[in-house]
Amino acid sequence: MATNQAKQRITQLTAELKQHNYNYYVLAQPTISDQDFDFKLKELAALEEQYPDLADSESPTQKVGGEVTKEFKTVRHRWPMLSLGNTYSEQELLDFDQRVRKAIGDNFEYVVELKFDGLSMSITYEDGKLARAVTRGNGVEGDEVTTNVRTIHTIPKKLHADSGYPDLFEIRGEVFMHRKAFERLNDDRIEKGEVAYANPRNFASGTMKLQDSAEVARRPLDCFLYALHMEKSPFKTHWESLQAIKSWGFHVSEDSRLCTDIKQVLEFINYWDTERFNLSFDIDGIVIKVNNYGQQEELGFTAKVPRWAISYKFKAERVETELLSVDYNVGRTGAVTPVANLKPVLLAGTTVKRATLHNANEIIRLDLHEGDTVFVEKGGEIIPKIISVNPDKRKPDVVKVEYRSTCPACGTPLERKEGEAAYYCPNDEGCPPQIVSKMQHFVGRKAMDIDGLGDETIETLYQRGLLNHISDIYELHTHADELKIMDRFGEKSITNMLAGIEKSKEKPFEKVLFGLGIRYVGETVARKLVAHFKTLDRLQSASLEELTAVEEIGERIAQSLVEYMSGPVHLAELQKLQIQGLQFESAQKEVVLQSDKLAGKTFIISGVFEKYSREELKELIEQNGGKILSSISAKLNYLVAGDNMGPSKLEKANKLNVPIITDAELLEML
Ligand SMILES: NC(=O)c1ccc[n+]([C@@H]2O[C@H](COP(=O)([O-])OP(=O)(O)OC[C@H]3O[C@@H](n4cnc5c(N)ncnc54)[C@H](O)[C@@H]3O)[C@@H](O)[C@H]2O)c1
Ligand SMILES: [Zn+2]
Repeated sequence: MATNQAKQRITQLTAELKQHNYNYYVLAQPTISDQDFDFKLKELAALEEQYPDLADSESPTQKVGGEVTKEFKTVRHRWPMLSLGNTYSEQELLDFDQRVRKAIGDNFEYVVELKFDGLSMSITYEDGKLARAVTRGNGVEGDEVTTNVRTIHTIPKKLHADSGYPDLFEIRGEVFMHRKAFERLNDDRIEKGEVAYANPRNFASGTMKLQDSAEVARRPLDCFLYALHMEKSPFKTHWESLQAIKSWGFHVSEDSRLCTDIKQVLEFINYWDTERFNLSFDIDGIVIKVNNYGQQEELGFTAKVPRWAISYKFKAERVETELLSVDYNVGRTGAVTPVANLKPVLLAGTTVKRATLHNANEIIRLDLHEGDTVFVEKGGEIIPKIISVNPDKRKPDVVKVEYRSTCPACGTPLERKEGEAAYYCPNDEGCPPQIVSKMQHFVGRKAMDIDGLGDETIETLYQRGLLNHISDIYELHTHADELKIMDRFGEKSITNMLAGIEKSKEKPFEKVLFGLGIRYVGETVARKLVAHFKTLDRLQSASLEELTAVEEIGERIAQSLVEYMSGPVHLAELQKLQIQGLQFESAQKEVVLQSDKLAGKTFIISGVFEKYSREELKELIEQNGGKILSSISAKLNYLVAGDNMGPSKLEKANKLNVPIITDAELLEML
């Protein structure tokens, strides 16, 4: 490669990698796979080695990739938080072993550990109490996220007095989210129309950056601890430290091992290469560390990584196969999702026949043509994904895949809202898959949870013409005779189903509201709306402004509600459901004005309180004539602050000189 060509490539790779670091560390929304990132970084490192004059000290090869943010307090690390060198090949691991042997001789051990795929955290304990938690940031300085870390149950706030911990130490580990929790919470996000995270790591990382610790607490995170730092450590080896921190009450993985040579290390790697799929969380590799602290010191560090450790990363499995066709699924909200049908191919232990294409933009990004040969990957994501097209295998004169313009189920022309990637079928009252999945959603576990009425039964009853609307479910008892002569129903299952339907009439208003399947109204939003408006009547007559004044209700949700509530079909349906006896009023009591002691005063409640829920405090304020605002402004009279309040809120309140009071002080005002 000519020098000017090399220079161009170095500049290009540097810019690209910097952007990817930003997407990954700051936004928690990477756009390329880790493997692609690592290969680009290796290419850059090789070029810099070949052309040392062109190497820049600010290059991504020389620095830890993260950044500190403006939202949190910046804290300098007492010991730098470095990255790890990585490799995808056994040969490079053997090379690493040789380098170590050259430096410290043959007498040493390795500790091998799982490489947890989350974000690293440094936590300081003073006198047995959690004093401070800081992210890795740029390696030298990080963000202080103590209040967020305090919400993680497996991280002790206070250590057992007799466990023998030192007065001052720093402990490091990886914060992550279990796969199950990820799937559940991510589904909620998709339902609410929020941006979904691609994998648990991104979700955990995005969560740690939130200002609202109460929201962090709602997202279950976990943490494995894997390193101890202190002045004058009483321990001689990393292994001893691991046993000690375990005995102090920290969550330490049981899967670490002590190895006497690289052969044992390779055995450990081979074992986890397949066994990792049976863990409840994601790992992206194995970390290999020289055990003895004295030997670690001898080996030392580069600016970016320790020389006494390396990570072996598992390859994301990638295969090539043929695109057979593109199908379109119509979801409950009418969103039309393209799905690729593939020539069946074996990938990460399962046969893959389909891959998600997300939306129309993705088809354009891939420049997909009929009969293309595509690369499919199953990385951290659960559903396989088409990474790219193999351009060398494109057949001549093939036709571009065009996103369809009409609904595959009912033929209605599709619509796209401004600023949204998805196309929708607007025919929500007449489009079969929308009708069926709306009813399936309504009877589902998280909504009305109706016993004896499952997805398949709904589908069958829809086809028989017995169910078209949610309200038809409550008329099924008038069709008992017809049901009896259908071959798939026994007497007993009909009785069960009808009893389950009857019983569901007791379900609270928020479940009914969520069950209606109004776009962007997920479980939490439904709960918030019911707590605020109490009755359907009030919710129906609420204006856009009144809706957006409610905590967590944005423009988009409000707009969707107003639209829903103005549809004549929806109104008729709601009326029917009311007559049928479903709950459309909050079980909690109405705001009855008890005094006007807080008349004309405005409040915001933030954080968590020991004795009251935020809802209770809110009610109390409203009962005494006060008003709740949605955001801090100069107009605000009081900020009622509990524990774990977001630091940015606090800062804003201080800046605007808003008085900050406790719940006790609020009660005194009454
Ligand atoms: N896809 C993208 O756009 C993109 C962008 C930037 C970085 N990345 C990925 O991130 C990697 C770089 O991130 P990095 O600097 O955090 O390095 P890394 O994740 O490869 O390795 C270092 C980190 O491993 C973690 N770790 C997990 N288990 C550990 C254990 N048992 N012992 C010690 N550490 C453990 C620690 O957080 C440590 O900071 C890249 O190699 C790439 O794969 C991807
Ligand atoms: Zn349709």
